[in-house]
Amino acid sequence: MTVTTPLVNGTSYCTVTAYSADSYKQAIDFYSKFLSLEDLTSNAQEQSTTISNGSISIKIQLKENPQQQSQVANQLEQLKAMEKTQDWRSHVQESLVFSTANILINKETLTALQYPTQSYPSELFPMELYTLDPLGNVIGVTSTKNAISTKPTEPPAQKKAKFASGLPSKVHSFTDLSYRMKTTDNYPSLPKTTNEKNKKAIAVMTSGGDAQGMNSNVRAIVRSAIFKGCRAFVVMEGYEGLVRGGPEYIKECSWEDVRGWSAEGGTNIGTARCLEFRERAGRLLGAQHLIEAGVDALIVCGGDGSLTGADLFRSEWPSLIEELLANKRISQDQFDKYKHLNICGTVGSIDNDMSTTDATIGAYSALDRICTAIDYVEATANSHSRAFVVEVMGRNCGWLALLAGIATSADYIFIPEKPATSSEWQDQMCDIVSKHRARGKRTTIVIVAEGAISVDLTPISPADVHKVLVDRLGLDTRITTLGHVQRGGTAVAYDRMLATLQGVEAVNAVLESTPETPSPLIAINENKIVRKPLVESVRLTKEVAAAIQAKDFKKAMSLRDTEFIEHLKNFMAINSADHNEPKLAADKRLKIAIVNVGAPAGGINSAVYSMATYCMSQGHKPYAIYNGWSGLARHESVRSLDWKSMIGWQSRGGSELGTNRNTPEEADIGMIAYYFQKYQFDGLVIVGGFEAFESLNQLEKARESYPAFRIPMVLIPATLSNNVPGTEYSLGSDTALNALMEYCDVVKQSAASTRGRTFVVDVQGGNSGYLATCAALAVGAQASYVPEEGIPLPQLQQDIETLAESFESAKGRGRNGKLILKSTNASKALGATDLANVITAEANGRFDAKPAFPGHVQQGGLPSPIDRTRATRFAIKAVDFIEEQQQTMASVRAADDEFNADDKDVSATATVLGVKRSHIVFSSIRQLYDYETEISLRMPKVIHWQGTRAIADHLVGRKRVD
Ligand SMILES: Nc1ncnc2c1ncn2[C@@H]1O[C@H](COP(=O)(O)OP(=O)(O)OP(=O)(O)O)[C@@H](O)[C@H]1O
Ligand SMILES: O=P(O)(O)OC[C@H]1O[C@](O)(CO)[C@@H](O)[C@@H]1O
Ligand SMILES: [Mg+2]
Repeated sequence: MTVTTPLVNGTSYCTVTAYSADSYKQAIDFYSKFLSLEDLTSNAQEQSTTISNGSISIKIQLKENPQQQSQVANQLEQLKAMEKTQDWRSHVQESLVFSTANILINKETLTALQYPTQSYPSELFPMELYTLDPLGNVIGVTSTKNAISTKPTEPPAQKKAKFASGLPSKVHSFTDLSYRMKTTDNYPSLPKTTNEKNKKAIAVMTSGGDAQGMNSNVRAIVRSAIFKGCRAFVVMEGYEGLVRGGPEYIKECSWEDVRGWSAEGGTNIGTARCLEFRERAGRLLGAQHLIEAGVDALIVCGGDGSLTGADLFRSEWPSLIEELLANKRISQDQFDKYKHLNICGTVGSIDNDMSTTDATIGAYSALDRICTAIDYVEATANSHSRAFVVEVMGRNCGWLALLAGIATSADYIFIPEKPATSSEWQDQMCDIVSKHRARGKRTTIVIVAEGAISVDLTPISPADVHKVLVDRLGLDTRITTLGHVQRGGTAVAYDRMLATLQGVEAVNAVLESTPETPSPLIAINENKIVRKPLVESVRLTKEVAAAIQAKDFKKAMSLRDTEFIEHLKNFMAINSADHNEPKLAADKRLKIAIVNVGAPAGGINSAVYSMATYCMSQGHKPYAIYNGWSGLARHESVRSLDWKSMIGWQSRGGSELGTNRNTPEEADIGMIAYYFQKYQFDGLVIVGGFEAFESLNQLEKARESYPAFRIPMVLIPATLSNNVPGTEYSLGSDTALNALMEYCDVVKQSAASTRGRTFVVDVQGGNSGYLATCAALAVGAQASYVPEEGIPLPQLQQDIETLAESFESAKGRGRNGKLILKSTNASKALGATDLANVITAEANGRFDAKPAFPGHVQQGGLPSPIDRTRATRFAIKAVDFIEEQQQTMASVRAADDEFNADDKDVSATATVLGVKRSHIVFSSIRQLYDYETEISLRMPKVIHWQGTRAIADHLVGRKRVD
C-alpha cells in the first residue's frame, strides 16, 4: 500500500494495489461502498480506477501478479482468523485511517457487506473501526474528532457517512465554551430486551487471593451487563460458590447492589481457594449449579490458577453436561440451551504472573503498598545506617520484587526467574552492597520475592540473606515481612480504571461470543485493553512455571513478557553497575544534559536519577541544568551529576533540579546555545509538560542558526494535565490521579455522612479534561465537566435532575455520597463555588452542593510506583535513543555547510517519547508541533480518552442531553 501525503487524522490521497482482476473489482466495490465514494474515474491504459468525493481520493491499480496475489490471500486468511483475538494493526506494517462523522453507519455498512471488523476502544463505544479490504490492507475509520475544534460533528441522523479531508483544523481560542466534544455520539441506542426470560444472564466471580480492584471489576460487569439489557449475577466465594450452588451462592445482583464498590478494598463477593473444583466431581457440580441458576456466561476474575480452572472447565463442559444429562441431573431442554459455556477471564491477582497481559488487576496497588512500606523503612534504616531485608509476595513471579526494586532503588533483589548459585548470589550481593556503601549510601535495601530460589530450586529465605549481610558485611540488619498488608487497602487509580474498563470489555466479549469463538482473556498492553485467547495465555503461563521447575531459567525468562525483561535489564544497569568499568568503549561515551521544564510532576526526579545512573553505567557523563532554561541562560547553572548526591531521588516528589515555565526563547536562546557549545553536549533530555514541548520545538527550529542544537534531543513528557501531544501518558499524571482520587474518596465519605449532599470538586489540568475524566471513572462521580465539552446548561439541568432522582430513590441509605468533578477550565463563568450554588438553588431543597478544592494536592506527594518505574523506563529509552542517533548527528555536524533541517532523518532526532496504545513510540517534534497540536490551547488535536468519558457516564447512569 502506498500512502501519499498522509495528513493528521486521515489522508487525502492514497494508492492501493490489486494483484488480480477479481480483487481489483472487489476493491472498487469495497471502497466505493464503505467510504461512500461516488466519483469513479477509470484509466484503462494504466489499469487503474480513482474513486473520490472531492476531499479524499483512492487510486486502485491493477498489477497482475499471481505470486503476490497468493501472498495477499494468505495474509487475508491469517488476519481474518484473528478478528476476535488479536489487533490486526500489530500484524501489518501500516494501516490507513479516515475520519468519519458517524462510525455506526460505517459499521452498519461493513456488517451488511459481511466484512470482518475490529472496534476500539470497545464494541459498545467504538471510536475506531477497522476492516480488511479485499487487497489485504487494514483500513479504518475514526470518529475521534479534533476535540478542540468548535465545529460540532454532524448529527448522527445524517444518513450518509461523511469524511473530513484530514486537513489540520483551524486554531480556536479557548475563550469559546461551545460544545467541543460530542460525547453523545458514543452512545449507540441499545436494543433493550423487554422479556425477562429472554435476557441473557451474565455471572461474575472472584477467585484465588483477593486483589485490590476486584470490586471495581465486579461493579463494572454488573452495571455493564444491566446497561446492555442482561441480568447480572454474582457467584459468591469463588469456585466454592459454584460447587455449592443455589441462590445463596449464585445471586442475582442489581444496579444499586454495587454502588460505591470502587472505593472498597478486597472483594465484596468473597473469594476462596477451592480444592473440590480441582476435581472433576466438583466441576460437575459447578456446571449443574450454573445451569440451574440459568447463567449463560461466566466471567472469572482471578489469577493464573483460577483461569487455569476456568480454561479446564470450558474444555470439559461438553462432557460435563453429557454426564449431567445421562444422570438426569439436567433436562434435555437445559442441555440444549446451555450447550456451550461462554466464559471470559479478567486477570485479578497481585502477583502479575499471567502471560500476555502487562498488568493484572491489583498488581499496581500491591506495588503501591510495598513502595510505601519501603519508603517508610528507608527513613529508619537511614537513621541507624541499617540494612533491611524486605520480603514481598509473588509465589512464582518476581514482578512485585523487581518493580519495587526499581521504584525504591533497592540495592539487590531476589526473583524466581533469575536464580543464581548460593555462592554467586552471596558474592554478587556483597559486592554491590559494599560498592554502594563505599560511595556513601547509609542504607541497604534487599528485596526478596516470596518465591525466590537458587538454581537448585532451594528456596532463599530472608533469614538466609540476613545471615550473609551480617556475617560477611557486618551490617546491622533487620527483616521486614510485608505479608498481607500488600493485598490490603483500596485500589490505586490505575487498578480501578483497569478493572472497570476490563469489566466493560468482558461483558462485550461474552455478548459477542459464538460457539466458535475461543474464550477470551481481557488483557492490557501498554495503554490498550485487548482480548487474548484464554487457552494460549494459560498455556504460556504454565510454561513459565514448568520451565522454572525444569531449571530452564533462560526459557522461563524468555516466556515473561518483553517489558519484564526490559525492567530487569534496567534494574541491573542502574542499581548494580560498576562505574569503574562502564559498558561502552571510551570513544562511544557522551556528554548528556538533562533539564526540567514546567510545573513539577511525580516521577521527574526518578527520570533524572535513572537517566544519570544509566549514563554512569554506560560510561556517559550526565549533566544537570538547574532551574530550567533561565537558570542556564542567566547563571550557567550546569553541573555534572554524581551518584551520591542523587541518593533517594528515585522516590522523591517535586523537582530536585528546580523547574520553571520559561522556554529557551523567553530565557535567551542565544545564551543557551552558547552554553551547549561550551559544554559540548552530545544529547539532551527535557523532562516536562507543554512548556517542555514548546522548548523542544524552539530548539529544533533553532538548529539552523545554532549548530550546538544539532544533537539528539528527547522530551520525556511529565505533566499532570497529560496534554503533551505524541503520548497518551505523561509522568505525574498517575501520581496526580491518585492524589485526587484519595481526596475524592474522603470528600465522598463526608457527603455520605451528611446525607443529601454533593461535592463539586475543582480539578486541575489546564485545558485538558483527562484528570477529571479518569478520576470520575475511578471514584464513580455522578458527572464530570471538562474544558473539551464546557458546561452546556441543558446538560447541567439534566444532571441536577438525575442527582435528585438518585437521592430520592436511595431513601436514607447511608452510602450515597455524591461527587461532581469540574475541571477548573470547564467554564470561565462558573467556578466550583458558583456551580455548587447553582446546583443547590436548582435542587430546591431536595439536596445541596458544596465546593471542594484539592488545589495543589493534585501535584502529588511522593511519586506513585507507576510514575517512578515508567520514568526509569523512559529515561533509559531516551539515553538509548541519543546513543543510536549519534552517527546521524555526527555526520550532520561534520558537514556544517550543508545542514538541512528538513531532512527527515535529521528532524526525527528531536523527538517526543510517548505511549501510544500498545506501543512506546518516538514522534518527531516537527510532525507533532506542526500538524497534531492546537498550539493556542496547549492541547493535542486528537483526544485519546474520549471513550473513557462515555464509560464513566454509563456506569453511573448519567443521562446525556444532545
Ligand atoms: N488446575 C486447576 N484445575 C481446576 N481448578 C483450579 C486449577 N488451578 C486452580 N484452580 C482453582 O482456582 C482456585 C484459585 O487458584 P490459585 O489458588 O492458584 O489462585 P490464583 O487464581 O492463581 O490467584 P492468586 O495467585 O492471585 O492467589 C483454586 O483454589 C482452584 O479452585
Ligand atoms: O492469602 P494466602 O492464601 O495465604 O496466599 C498467599 C499467596 O497469595 C498471593 O498473595 C497471590 O497469589 C501470593 O503472592 C501469596 O503467595
Ligand atoms: Mg496465582
